[in-house]
Amino acid sequence: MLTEVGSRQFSAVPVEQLYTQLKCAKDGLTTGEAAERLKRQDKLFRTESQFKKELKLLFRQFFNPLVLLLVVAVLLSAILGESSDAYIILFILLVTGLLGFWQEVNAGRAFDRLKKMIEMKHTVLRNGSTVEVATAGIVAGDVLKLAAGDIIPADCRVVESDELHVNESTLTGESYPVEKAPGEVDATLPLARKHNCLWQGTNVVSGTARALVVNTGSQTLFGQMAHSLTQTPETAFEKGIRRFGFFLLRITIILALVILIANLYFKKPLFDAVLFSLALAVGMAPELLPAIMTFAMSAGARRMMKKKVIVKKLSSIFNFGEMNVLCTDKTGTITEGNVKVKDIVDAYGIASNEIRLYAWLNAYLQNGFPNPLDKAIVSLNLSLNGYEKINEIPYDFIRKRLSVAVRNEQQRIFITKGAFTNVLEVCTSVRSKNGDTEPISADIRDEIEKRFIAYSEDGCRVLGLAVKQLENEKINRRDEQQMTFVGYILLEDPLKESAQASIEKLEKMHIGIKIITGDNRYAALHAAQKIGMKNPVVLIGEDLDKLSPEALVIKAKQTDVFSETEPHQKERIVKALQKSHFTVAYLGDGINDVAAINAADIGISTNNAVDVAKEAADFVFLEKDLAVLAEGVYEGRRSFANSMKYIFITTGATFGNMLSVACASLFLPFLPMLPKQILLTNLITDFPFLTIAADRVDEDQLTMPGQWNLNLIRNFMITYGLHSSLFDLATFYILYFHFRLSESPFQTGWFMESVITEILIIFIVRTRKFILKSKPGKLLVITSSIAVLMAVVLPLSPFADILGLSIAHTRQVIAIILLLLTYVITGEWLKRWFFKRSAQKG
Ligand SMILES: Nc1ncnc2c1ncn2[C@@H]1O[C@H](COP(=O)(O)OP(=O)(O)OP(=O)(O)O)[C@@H](O)[C@H]1O
Ligand SMILES: [Mg+2]
Repeated sequence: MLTEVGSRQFSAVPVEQLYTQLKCAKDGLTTGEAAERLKRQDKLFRTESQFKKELKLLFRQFFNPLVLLLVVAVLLSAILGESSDAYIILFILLVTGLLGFWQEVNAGRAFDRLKKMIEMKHTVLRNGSTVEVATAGIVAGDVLKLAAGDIIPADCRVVESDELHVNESTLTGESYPVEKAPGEVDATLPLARKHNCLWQGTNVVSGTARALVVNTGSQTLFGQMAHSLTQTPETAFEKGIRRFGFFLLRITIILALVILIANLYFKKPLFDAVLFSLALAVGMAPELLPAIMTFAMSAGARRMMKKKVIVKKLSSIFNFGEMNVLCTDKTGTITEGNVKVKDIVDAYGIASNEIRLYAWLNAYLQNGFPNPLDKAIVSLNLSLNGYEKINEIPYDFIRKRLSVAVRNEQQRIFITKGAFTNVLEVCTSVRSKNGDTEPISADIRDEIEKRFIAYSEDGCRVLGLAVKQLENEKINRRDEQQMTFVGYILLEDPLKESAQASIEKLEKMHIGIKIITGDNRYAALHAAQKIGMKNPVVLIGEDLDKLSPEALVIKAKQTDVFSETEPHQKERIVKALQKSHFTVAYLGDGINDVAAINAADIGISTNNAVDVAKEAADFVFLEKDLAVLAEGVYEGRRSFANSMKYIFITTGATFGNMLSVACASLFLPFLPMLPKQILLTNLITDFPFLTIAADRVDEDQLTMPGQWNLNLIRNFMITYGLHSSLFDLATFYILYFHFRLSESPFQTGWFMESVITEILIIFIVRTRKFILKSKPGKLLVITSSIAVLMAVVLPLSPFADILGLSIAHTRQVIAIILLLLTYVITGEWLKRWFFKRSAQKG
């Protein structure tokens, strides 16, 4: 079915023949047929089922080279004799792997549910009526109804169109919209000239159409290219984590090898030595890192969801926490976005029914993308009065005008409305008080402009309105000249009451605000002042274009309000701010915001935005509200802070512990810990480690943007590694030289010390305050208590024997408790010293 038509040749096939080939009809497929095709399509494209995806995830847990090596070694040792140990080791590895798997699956499922909420929907004919279908549900033979702002979900043929203009820049790089219409086009022509085809991934700029779906999924032009394009760039945090993981892994492998060679040199039994160094390597490797990151991010995503923010790409949560400048549009964010017509007046400010009708005809008959301004005018509910539409010139963000040509029995009129300045600039005359047309003199122009400024400063959104008589019915952009200025459309869009409070909140979180709008300077300035910006600096689009890129970097930093901007200028502003090392968020919902959303570090859109904006964004707000944004930033910072805790802990305590065990093995006549005990330590501490992702975070860590700082981590690792090793040495000394313990009690002592210090360090490092002054998360307290309890109880339990654990006397336990107490006190002191010093260094 899908291949019959041929991937790109369908432009020359007559539409009727396409219908036959695709076995479908003008009014679409039936629901049953569509379901049938979807099944076949999924098979053909090998769409991965949920089960398969999760199975893969399960395998990945065990496909860690270190774990595999260990399994091989264990199996070998079992064959050669020591089978009971082998079972225990395999069991511990299995549980550890399942734990990671369970975490990742849960996180993944929750994330998928969230993504479903903001899934893109397309209007499709099924059983002859229109239904909304998600992109993945579109099949060949479907008939689509398209409107401005829609993303085209498949490769299609246009079967009906009305002024359809499509942006194909994703495919051709050409950003000027191309007109599309039904017909047949030679198959050998280049892509850009196939005016009867629509390609997946491009989007409708204006007009409407019906289109027949020919190719879907990986068979589309875009699908074939996409294989090489799907790699999204890593965020700074992801990159940091990945490098850090490799760094730890390298150290681990080198250490394990050194230990192995040294142990062999000291003539320890071969298998013991191999198992010991492999268990150490497994213990040291930050194997939970991916699980913790995913968990921290998805926990963040779930909490954000409660605050009406949907995360489209999990890893961008950390970016969210790092944001320090927010660029936002005006409509719907600063204002209610609920535009209403306040009045429609002539050039002298007097209400007029004739001009009211012109404004309404223009808004009612236009066919471009839905927008709040036209919606407001349409709701005046006037009647056509015998007028009918001839044609239109759709709105675009450069002209900032929209023209519609109409006719009735007596006349043909060309009606233009748009941003005031852009309308006045195409007018040479004005409708005078007695209804005549007179040329615009300098005085009159002055008066018209003054009135416009007065309306704007009063908080109105002002559009200009102009008309002219048409000689014939052929119209184009060049007709927008020598027009007659007839009046103003006054719209009101009240400021949001919550805007000021939200902006103050964001400022407290050290996030700067910049308003970027296409509206005029007076209205923008008015809004900025109303929401509490003091002496805002305003830059208009025209002046911005005169600045060199270097000058803009400086100017953008100082400017609070950018007005009268065009889409590419919005993008330039974002890029200029990034050059000053800001992490920039951009919030917008229009086609004209897409370039800026893409350029920003954090692209934000809203659920009722046009498809293209939603698609470009990393975050989608269910409600367009700055208060929501502040909450989202908190969650981002929280996820970041919790991930950092885990990194501090694995690098500090875990690593230090394993390192000293390794060193001790060189000086002891027996192993300081058995391989199974090392893995057990690892497993017991994994439970509390995993709950760190959901831990509470101190308020003072949330007021500043988080930043990935490898230096800080490295210094921390050295400081706490040394601290930890010092206590290990003390343990070593007391257990071996003071108490002269034999193998099993010695190992037990060290096992207890290792588990409990790793738990204690969590509580020290999780806050920068005094340990008892910050309340930890409930789950963390519970899992940590269980871990400590296990460390104490296991040596006394029936499992003690198979785990090789035993306690020699109570003095041994008391000594360890004293040791742990000093560990906490010095650890606290060290923390204070460390963060104070790193703060001083900046
Ligand atoms: N449908 C329309 N008809 C006529 N004029 C329009 C229309 N839409 C917008 N304009 C004019 O163009 C100006 C810029 O609008 P645009 O939509 O480009 O702004 P924006 O950057 O999206 O601003 P915002 O901050 O309000 O989202 C508007 O202030 C208005 O004067
Ligand atoms: Mg907008």
